Amino acid sequence: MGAVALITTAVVQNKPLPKNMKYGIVLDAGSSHTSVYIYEWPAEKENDTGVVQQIDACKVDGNGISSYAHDPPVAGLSLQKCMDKAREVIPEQQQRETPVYLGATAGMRLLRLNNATLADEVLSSVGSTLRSYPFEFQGARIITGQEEGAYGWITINYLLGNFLENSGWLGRLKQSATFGALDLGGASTQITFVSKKEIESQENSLHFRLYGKSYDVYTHSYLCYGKDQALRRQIAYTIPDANNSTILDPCFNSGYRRNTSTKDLYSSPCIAQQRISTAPSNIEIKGTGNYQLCKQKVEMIFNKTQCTYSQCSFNGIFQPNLEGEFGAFSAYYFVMDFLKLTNEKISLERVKEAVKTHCSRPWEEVLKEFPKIKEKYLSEYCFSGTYILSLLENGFGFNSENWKDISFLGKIKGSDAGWTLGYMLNLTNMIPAELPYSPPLSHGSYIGLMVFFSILLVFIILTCWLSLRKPKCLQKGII
Ligand SMILES: O=c1[nH]cnc2c1ncn2[C@@H]1O[C@H](COP(=O)(O)OP(=O)(O)O)[C@@H](O)[C@H]1O
Repeated sequence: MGAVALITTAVVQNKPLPKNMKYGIVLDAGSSHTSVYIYEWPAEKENDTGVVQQIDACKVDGNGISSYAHDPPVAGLSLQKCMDKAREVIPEQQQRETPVYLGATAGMRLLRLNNATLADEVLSSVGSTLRSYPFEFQGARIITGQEEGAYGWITINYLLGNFLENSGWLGRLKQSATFGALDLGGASTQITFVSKKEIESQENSLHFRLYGKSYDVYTHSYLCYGKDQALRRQIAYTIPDANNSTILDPCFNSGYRRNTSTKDLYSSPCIAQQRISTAPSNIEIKGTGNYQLCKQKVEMIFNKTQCTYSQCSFNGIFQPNLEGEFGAFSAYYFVMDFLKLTNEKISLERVKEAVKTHCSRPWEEVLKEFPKIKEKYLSEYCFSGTYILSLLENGFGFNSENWKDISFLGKIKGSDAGWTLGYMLNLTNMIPAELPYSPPLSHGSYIGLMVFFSILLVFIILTCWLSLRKPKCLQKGII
């Protein structure tokens, strides 16, 4: 039985798993791109004491899975490049035994909200491409925000070795030491951590039993709070102030210009409440590069006024006190890595200073220094850095004290931090609920101990026998 008790979406198509699996492939269909991850099983599968490792990864060119909706042949071709690579990496005799899973995240959750039929068509179109490969295709589906949070938490703690460490007799006595997971995508963001405090809202509560230890986990996925959707919302707030279709935006470096179609901007369900009918069809964004003003605008998307629980993060969502250490990955890592802020010793105040300095740099200077970085990413680092700070501080409640508890993680032991590994471990039943039985001593030590105790016993018997005979000898001597 799968160990992830509350995640009920085991094998997508109820297909039995291949018997001699040695490899597994997971496709992460995110909002901005799709990635293909190839994993290899440890040699000792039954014991499950080895770690499943990522042996390769490939980013599909293009604009995410929803591009299948506009141009299936072109989208199919770019996916094929990564799947062809998987065929090269996995030995031919293992390919039929290799399960392939596709999980689509928040970008597809949004598309489904807009047009459920189109979302289904996209999944079946991707499914047809994947079925044309010799692997064992297990299905394509949109995973829930709760799953995305939970699988991300499982991935990082599995790779960090925390579950096994907690499963020994000493680990079971201690408070469980796990890392909380902070995942920032393009369309949604997830926060997941073990909480000692009661989780007041059922939908945020998960219970896991992994390697013989129970975990009560808090999780929440905020749809529309991924960094691309947050940027859209931030821009949409300024549209009513547009002057001749031009808006001044403090979240872009000064000198930066971008043209945006309002039809495209408003097409997202995340902007539903900010649409205005009088908006010009095209707007020109002009950066002014001001961290403080950018922060003020970004904070507008966090509603801190309503809370029906004892405490909330924002938008009336329950969140218990932050506990323990956290691993922040995906876009958290991409952005903080670019800004050179991943070192744990850098204080929150210094991080703010660094983001402020970056925002104040003229665009021309930034462009000259980083000519090889994609312009879309480069132009958005001021916004992204500011957003990350607001989300962590204003949204989730991190502060100068517990900032040191956040580690920005790209890869852990060679595998990317993200939800995909946890998803595959669950669907292939690779994490047992109970610790596999392992005898306390090896066979050799057992035999050795038996021999030792037998010799000891013979020695004790001999000593007793000799000491009982002694008085008689002495008596003889006296006579
Ligand atoms: O190298 C990079 N630098 C900056 N941002 C990046 C880089 N690579 C990906 N991103 C961004 O990270 C975010 C995560 O993308 P993803 O497609 O996984 O989102 P999703 O899982 O929410 O759908 C997106 O905003 C994407 O644009």
